[in-house]
Amino acid sequence: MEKEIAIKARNISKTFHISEDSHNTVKHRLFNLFNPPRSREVPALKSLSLEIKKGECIGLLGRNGSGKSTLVKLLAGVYPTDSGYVNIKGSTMLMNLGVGMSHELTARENIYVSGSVLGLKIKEVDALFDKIVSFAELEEFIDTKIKFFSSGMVARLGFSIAVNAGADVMFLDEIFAVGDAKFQEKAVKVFESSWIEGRTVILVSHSMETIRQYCHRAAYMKKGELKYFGDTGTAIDMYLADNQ
Ligand SMILES: Nc1ncnc2c1ncn2[C@@H]1O[C@H](COP(=O)(O)OP(=O)(O)OP(=O)(O)O)[C@@H](O)[C@H]1O
Repeated sequence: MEKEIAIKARNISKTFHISEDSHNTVKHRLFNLFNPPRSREVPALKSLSLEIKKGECIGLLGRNGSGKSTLVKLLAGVYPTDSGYVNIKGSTMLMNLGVGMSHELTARENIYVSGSVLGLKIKEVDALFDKIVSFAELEEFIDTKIKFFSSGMVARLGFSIAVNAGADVMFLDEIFAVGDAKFQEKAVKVFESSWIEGRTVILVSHSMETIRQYCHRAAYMKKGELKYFGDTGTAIDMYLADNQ
């Protein structure tokens, strides 16, 4: 039987408009009254279509600035698309360096907020709470605002919420790039556990080893375009050739 489609994107694109001058002082503004700030367009994602099946683990490869994070944010609904549409079956969660977490809230509060965003009831979060805290190894900091956390601690908290309260479709953006060796080992082990079964995972990583080991298929991006989507080894070879 054909597997159910978890993510379907058709002709999605995204262009950012960035202002090049910073007329942010009164003097600057006065001197440049008739000279509006110049803006530049960055076509971060050019018309892209893809389909991902339920239960697939997909690697997303490409050099810095090739559009990987933009694609993930469009698929996860963080940004609206300029064109096209995205269809997702099930609940989603984007996990990267603290996105979706409020830095003014404590770790405890963030666990409850993230849990409710994932559709969990307070009682369900109560039941998972200790597991989330101990997996993240943040027992001592649970009532500390996360603005005082290191980037590795924020990543540990986010990953622990993702693993323990996780959604059907998980976007994991560079989660292995932070955290110490012990955390990275723990994070990788999750991919070998039953956690992964039935979940759809999109993994953005510069670690070819991780992509090769855990991804069923991989997408290779270059300058905002999806150049290849298919066999993991082929996508890795294309990425490595691009880095020559
Ligand atoms: N919020 C934003 N505002 C303006 N430009 C942006 C924004 N986000 C991304 N860009 C631009 O879009 C392009 C693609 O960026 P993106 O972060 O998607 O690349 P990436 O492949 O994830 O890179 P990396 O490997 O460095 O994380 C880049 O040129 C970047 O400067």
